[in-house]
Parts: sequence; C-alpha cells; structure tokens
Amino acid sequence: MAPSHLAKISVRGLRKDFVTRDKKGRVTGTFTALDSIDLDIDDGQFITVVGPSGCGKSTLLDMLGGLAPPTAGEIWIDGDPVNGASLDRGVVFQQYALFPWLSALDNVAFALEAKGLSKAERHEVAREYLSIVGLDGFDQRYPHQLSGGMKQRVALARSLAHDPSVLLMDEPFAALDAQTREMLQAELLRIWEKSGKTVVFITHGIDEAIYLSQKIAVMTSRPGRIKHIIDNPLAGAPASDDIRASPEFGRLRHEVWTLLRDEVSHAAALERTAVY
Ligand SMILES: Nc1ncnc2c1ncn2[C@@H]1O[C@H](COP(=O)(O)OP(=O)(O)OP(=O)(O)O)[C@@H](O)[C@H]1O
Repeated sequence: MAPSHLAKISVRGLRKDFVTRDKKGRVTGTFTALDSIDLDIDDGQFITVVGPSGCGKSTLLDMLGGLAPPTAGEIWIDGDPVNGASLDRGVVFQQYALFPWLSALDNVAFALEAKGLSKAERHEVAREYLSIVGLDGFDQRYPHQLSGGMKQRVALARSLAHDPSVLLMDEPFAALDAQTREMLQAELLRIWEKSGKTVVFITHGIDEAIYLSQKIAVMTSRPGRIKHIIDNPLAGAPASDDIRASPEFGRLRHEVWTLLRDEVSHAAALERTAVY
C-alpha cells in the first residue's frame, strides 16, 4: 500500500520479527513482535501509543526513529522512506542517557557537534534550550547533582536542540514521581503547542495519554497491532482547565481501559506460558 502524501509520518504493513535463542545462544526460531501496522500521523500531531507490556511499543518507536530496520513494511517521513537515524527525529528514552562526566550545558552542547557550530555557538543554543525546559541556572550542574525530573529535562533539551520536526518519546516520564511527572507533562504540552512538532509518545499511563495527546493508538498484545485509534475530544483544552477532574476524562479513561483490558490479560497469559 502506498503512503499517504498528506501525512507527516506514514507507516504501511510494518512487521518486526525477532529471533529466539536457547540458553546457549543458538537460534531456535523467530517470533513476530509487531505485525500489519498501518498508521498515518499528521504534521504537528501529538499521538500517544498505549498497549500491554511487551506488545512492541518500543520496537515501533525504534523503527520510527530508524534505530532498527523493519522485517517487512515501510515508514515514510515527509514522503521519504526511513532508512536510518536522522537528526530530524529526536528520541527521548525513559532512562536519561546523559553523559555523567559532562555538565548539563555540555550534555546538550555535545549533541550539537554534528551541526558544525563553534563551541560558543553550541553553548548559546544549549543555554537557550535549557531555559526552554525550565533549567535556567542549572547549566553547570552534573547529572548526579540533578533530580530525575531535571535529568529528563536535560534529555529533552538535548533532543530539542537539533530542532527536529519529529519527537519520539519512549515512556520519558515513567521513572519520575507523580508530581514531577505532571509538571513535565504540562511543560511538554507547552513546548509542543509553541513548536508545532509532531510527537509520538509511548506510555503505560492511560491518564497521561488522555492528558497529552490528540490521538491515542491502542495496541493489541503480541504480535502488536493497532487495535483502535481514539480521537481525544479533550485535546486543546485551555491549560487552566483541570481536565483530569472532568467527567469526559473519566469516560475516556474507561474507553481506553475497555480496549486494553483483554489485551493486558492476553499478554499476561502469553507471559505465563512463554509462547514466543
Ligand atoms: N532486540 C530484541 N531481540 C529479541 N526480542 C526482542 C528485542 N527487542 C524486543 N524484543 C521482544 O519483542 C517484544 C516487544 O518488545 P518491546 O520492548 O517493543 O515491547 P513494549 O510494548 O515496549 O514493552 P514494555 O511496555 O514492557 O516496555 C517483547 O517480547 C520483547 O521481549
């Protein structure tokens, strides 16, 4: 099937197989982690992907980032096939992956070396992005001197500093405490609204998906497929509204959970019987 020319990201017939190995590392076969994924994501859209553990969410994100090749199918971004990583796609993982021996400023500046900027220019851009993520005055701190939330802000600044048009986020706030997570969710929304980036955000959190995104893609258990995509009627609500307390939020939470429930049970059964 051809890609949509209107979409920023177009995915067609995507499949990913992994080999299975015995304890001695010998190949015993293959299993399909993801199958028949078709997805169109508009320019500037914020989409979250939810699904049971092990359904292939991270694998999907890796392939969107060009970090892993599909077994079958294709991904196009801006009409071009994805064949590898690109600075136009920023990736933020759950683990911050900062260099412990570099300051916050240098962690962000380091990522800009590929741009051919002078050191002073890199520092200027890095300072600007640290400020955007709310870390003014923390640029000389080392990762061990920063809280988990601050480290994730540095990781976000590092991804944003390249000004990628697509931001791929793999459970970036999962390791944070609830209050820090909510603060960062609000900041991410603010940054997204200002920047117009296309965001694909993987999460286990139904509330997080409803709070953040315009569309929520619910995946099946293994092999992961797109089960349903929900248009979020609460997207775009004024930041001052406490949408988490609204009846519509509760209704959506129920809708997503109803779609997920069978998949979660199926995934748990698969894990118990280890059918790979
Ligand atoms: N490099 C790999 N080699 C073999 N199997 C892999 C590899 N990467 C992932 N898998 C398997 O593929 C399946 C999907 O993994 P993936 O991490 O994408 O799922 P997920 O939905 O992100 O899981 P979680 O929600 O628990 O983070 C899992 O069964 C996982 O064990």
